[in-house]
Amino acid sequence: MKALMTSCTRVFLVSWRQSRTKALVAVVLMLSGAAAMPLTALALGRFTEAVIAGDGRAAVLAGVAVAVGLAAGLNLAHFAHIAYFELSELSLLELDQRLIASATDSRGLRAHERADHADKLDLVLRDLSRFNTAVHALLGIAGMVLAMGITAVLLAGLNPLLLVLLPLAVVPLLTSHRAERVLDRAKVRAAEPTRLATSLFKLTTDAGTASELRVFRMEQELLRRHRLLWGEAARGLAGAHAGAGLLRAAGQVVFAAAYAGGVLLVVRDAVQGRSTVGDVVLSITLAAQVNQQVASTVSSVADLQRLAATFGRLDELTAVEAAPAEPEDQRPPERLRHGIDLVDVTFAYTEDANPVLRDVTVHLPAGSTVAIVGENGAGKTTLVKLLCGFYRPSAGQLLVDGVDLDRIPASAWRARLAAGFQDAVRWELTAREAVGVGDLAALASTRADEAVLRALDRARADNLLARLDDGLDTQLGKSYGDGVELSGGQWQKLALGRAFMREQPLLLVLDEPTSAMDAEAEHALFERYIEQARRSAARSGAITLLVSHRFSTVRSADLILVVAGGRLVEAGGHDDLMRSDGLYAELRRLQARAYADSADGDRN
Ligand SMILES: Nc1ncnc2c1ncn2[C@@H]1O[C@H](COP(=O)(O)OP(=O)(O)OP(=O)(O)O)[C@@H](O)[C@H]1O
Repeated sequence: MKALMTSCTRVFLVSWRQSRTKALVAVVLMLSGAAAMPLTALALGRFTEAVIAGDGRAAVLAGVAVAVGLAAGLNLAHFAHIAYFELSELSLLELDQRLIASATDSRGLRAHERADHADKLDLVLRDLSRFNTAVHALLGIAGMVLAMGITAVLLAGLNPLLLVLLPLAVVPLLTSHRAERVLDRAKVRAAEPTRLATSLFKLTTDAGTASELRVFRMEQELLRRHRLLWGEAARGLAGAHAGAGLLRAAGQVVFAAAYAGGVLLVVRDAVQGRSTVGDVVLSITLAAQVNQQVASTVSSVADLQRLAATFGRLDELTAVEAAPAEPEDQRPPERLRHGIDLVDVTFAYTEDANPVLRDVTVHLPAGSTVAIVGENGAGKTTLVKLLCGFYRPSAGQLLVDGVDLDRIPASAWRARLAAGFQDAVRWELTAREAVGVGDLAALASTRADEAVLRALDRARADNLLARLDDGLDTQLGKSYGDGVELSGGQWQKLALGRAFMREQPLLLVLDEPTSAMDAEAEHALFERYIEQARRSAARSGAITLLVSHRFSTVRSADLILVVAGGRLVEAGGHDDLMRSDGLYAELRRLQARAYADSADGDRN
């Protein structure tokens, strides 16, 4: 009951916020339509009596009342629909936006990677789409309560015993509530197989997977898995629907029996001369209406109860993250003077998982270019994510000019970052926007083109434009009829341009943004970035962080961090590391041989 009340209040408040006038109009129309039905029954009873008594005037008046009542009862709900349709759509937009805001505002990425979070999101997205039925359900319930009130007064006038019908109407409501809980539990159990089946469906129909799917002949296997998962989800849901249907039917049967008893009671009164034929007509019409009112209230209550569970999940998804242990009372510095320190940093993706980074302690000096190298899975990207503030260390500290990163609001820190990631997004926008979103203020300015061209130049990606017929105006992406599809390397060049849009970041992260290029091209590009970073570092103290699993491409960096198995095993300049002849020197030699390119022919 509490859940139902909460759901009703929230649906009403969300709608009220969208438009008070429309909400009022919808309420008044719905209530008038609902009240018209029992009043029509009353008029019908009077009409019958007037006809039997031969009172023409009274019969005409009652007949008109019946006609008006029927017209109101049947049509006002349709007019109400016009008012609340827009309210429903606007309310849905508000809820969608709340979800989007919480997804994009969250301090880190941790929630995005949890399976239970994904399941909840899947359920909320499916159920929220039914929000428009909820507004209808709420107005319907309000109308039914009013109609039942009027019905109760009329029934009590006929025979007080008939009032028993009203509490008995609660039985189907209770069984419906129970049925909804059975269904909700089944939906939670089915959420994971449903999500996995949906993701398999996407895999089999997505253009990005089409080539591998065919080469590896995975179609049948994926179809088999999709069938199994969908079957598992469907079996659980079918059982729950059957159980819920039986529960609802049981409630309705109890009420139907009471309804039949009520009608017999009034017929007996009429036979014994204690009531009129008009009363019999009234009671039969009212009882039929109560039956119909109960049936539609049951389905409205079910809709709102379902929504109560959805609201609960929505709240969990959008819950404000736990307040950080430290107050977020610091701003990022205007320019870095000292640099960034990692002090005994240990990190695990989940509480029960093994740490993927252990006891990392290192000083990244202001104005330096730092390279992180290590083999696949060593922990390089994880280190970058910590530096971007996407995760908090499980232990240890990250200090920006001596200030704990936890004390700097995430949004303020991110505003001073620039980044190009390995799995860069293929923004299907115009070329200008795909680069310009790296600095929205610059993109919105009158000098957007200049800023975009400068960024592409700094990223050494300006040659890309020569291949685009409409230059910066070229629409990118195959989702558009006239969109130009780019190669993997070309998308990466755009992403590099995006990373260079912000002119004064404190930290520029380039996490394998050149993986689609060969080692030689990556080396040339990194050399230029390092040279460029050195020139501008004096101004902002910015740190440029280059990540690569190719040891041959980073030799000019001021500081090279060698990560292996989640530990920082070596740190220093190229010459020092080669001299100490440790892991860096060994892997560099191995890779140089494997790539057979040796960027500088240096095999030591
Ligand atoms: N979101 C995640 N949840 C759980 N474990 C993760 C997650 N991301 C990475 N890992 C694990 O953390 C370890 C380090 O991964 P990371 O991506 O940092 O390596 P990397 O050095 O950047 O590798 P690569 O060169 O292949 O990009 C790996 O064992 C990986 O399986």
